[in-house]
Amino acid sequence: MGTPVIEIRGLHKAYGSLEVLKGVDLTAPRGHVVSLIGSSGSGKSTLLRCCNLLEDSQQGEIRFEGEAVRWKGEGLNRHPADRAQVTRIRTNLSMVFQQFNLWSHMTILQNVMEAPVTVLKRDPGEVEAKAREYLAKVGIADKADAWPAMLSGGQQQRAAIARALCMEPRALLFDEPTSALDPELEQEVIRVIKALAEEGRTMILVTHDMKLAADCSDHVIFLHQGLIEEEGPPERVFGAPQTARLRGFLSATA
Ligand SMILES: Nc1ncnc2c1ncn2[C@@H]1O[C@H](COP(=O)(O)OP(=O)(O)OP(=O)(O)O)[C@@H](O)[C@H]1O
Repeated sequence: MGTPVIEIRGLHKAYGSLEVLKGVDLTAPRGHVVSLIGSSGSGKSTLLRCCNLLEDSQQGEIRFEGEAVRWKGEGLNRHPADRAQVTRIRTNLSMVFQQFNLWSHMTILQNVMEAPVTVLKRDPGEVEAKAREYLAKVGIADKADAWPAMLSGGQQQRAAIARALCMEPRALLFDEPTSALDPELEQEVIRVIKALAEEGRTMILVTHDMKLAADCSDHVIFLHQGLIEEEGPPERVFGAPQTARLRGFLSATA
């Protein structure tokens, strides 16, 4: 299986006195899709944001491709010690947000090219060729010169996925990528995510869509109040849930 892209052990995270993660493990092996499910407030988005160090955590270890994040300080004062390491990790774990977060003053092509050119300092000509490839892959090659406001929500989210892909990251992190979309637009984004899963991309997916989690995950983690209540392959988590809490959650979301 090789070294996992992301490995987390015993992660604790609090916002002030509110403990949101209470000792969580997560392993994302290369080429696998890990989905995080659970009720609102269970800590799914927080765990995802801890993976790429968008959030600090107070205890526990995070490894990116085997390399442990180095920390300074303790408890609520614990922060990553090495900015260069944070940048390296963050640029290798591209995030797709619920609200797309496209730059409204840039065309779709400029949005997709921005970070590879300015952050990674890649050659603009090469980046443009890649950006057009990724826009074609998500089915919106014809929108390269459009402004974000001219696109539907589903098209904007596909542009955001093209932007994440153009960083050529080691893994993609999705934070409820379909939650802001109408049901018919949701499907076009789901198709893209499934195609990426079939290509063998490493992904971590926070989702309320149990069908999406069931269809494209290798591993599903059910979080409850900051702890892993149950985890396993999707066939077992969805087909034969072991705990009453997971059974209750699944019947409430069905
Ligand atoms: N920046 C913040 N400051 C304070 N509390 C926060 C912050 N972000 C999240 N929380 C709290 O942490 C808890 C977990 O939030 P989180 O967004 O991780 O849950 P979630 O499982 O992703 O929920 P949802 O499905 O509603 O997005 C919640 O109680 C939330 O109110």
